[in-house]
Amino acid sequence: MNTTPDSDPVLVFGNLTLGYDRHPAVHHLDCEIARGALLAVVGPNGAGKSTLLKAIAGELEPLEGRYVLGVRRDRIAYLPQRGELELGFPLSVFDMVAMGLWRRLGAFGALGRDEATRVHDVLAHVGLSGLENRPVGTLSGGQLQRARFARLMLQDAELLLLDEPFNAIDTRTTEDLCALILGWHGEGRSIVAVLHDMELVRRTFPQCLLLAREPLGFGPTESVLTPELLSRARVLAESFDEDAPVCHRHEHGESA
Ligand SMILES: Nc1ncnc2c1ncn2[C@@H]1O[C@H](COP(=O)(O)OP(=O)(O)OP(=O)(O)O)[C@@H](O)[C@H]1O
Repeated sequence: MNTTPDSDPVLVFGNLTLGYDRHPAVHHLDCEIARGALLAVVGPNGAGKSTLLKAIAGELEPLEGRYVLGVRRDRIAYLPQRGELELGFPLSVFDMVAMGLWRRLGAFGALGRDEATRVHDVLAHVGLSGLENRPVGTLSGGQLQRARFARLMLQDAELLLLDEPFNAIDTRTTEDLCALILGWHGEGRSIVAVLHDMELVRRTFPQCLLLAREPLGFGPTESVLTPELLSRARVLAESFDEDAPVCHRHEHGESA
């Protein structure tokens, strides 16, 4: 595995084990993600990909090991898998997207004319002009994801964590949102995205982490998405043990 140390990493994982009720979902993750990386996290269902993003976002404490952030926590933006949360709230598209300014304005900060203009600008950028007053719950899946990306634009984060951002999204929207991600990457932001579409990963993401509870490959995408490693991930996925205890092998100096 390529673990060449980076002088200024955005994230460092040190023998990181994550899980629920002491049962690991990710274990023995040891690598460094360079600042400005455009990294895809791939692996079979149940491999621990969402769990990893959740932990980096601060929603899950490690069971063992650690991770170190190279950015302030409030400079991280986390886009969980498309949830029902937004759909359940009686929010307009404008208000939902304006929540991206929360860090700047504070919880009760008033939205001035400049901020309102910025909200309109990002809505135009994602192709949602004219839908400002629509209740979020009436948007199509693709429109909702565009709105969530518009909100991300306002968050102005240094590290973006995107969990299956193109899940159940049409090709046109996927292409548009992919272009936004590439733009963020071009601005020097670091991107970590969970993805299932291997062709899209090959085309767009220069770096990849292949997870199957344990890391199977990390580095340039072409060296990670090999038939051998993907097949190994599938085999491991067939024997995922939901009741496995935390394994202390690295701490005791044993080899993996
Ligand atoms: N809140 C939770 N409580 C208990 N177990 C959980 C919880 N969330 C996830 N898990 C378990 O952790 C393991 C890893 O799940 P995770 O969602 O991280 O996998 P994933 O790689 O993102 O899968 P998928 O591709 O299917 O979304 C699974 O066995 C899952 O059932």
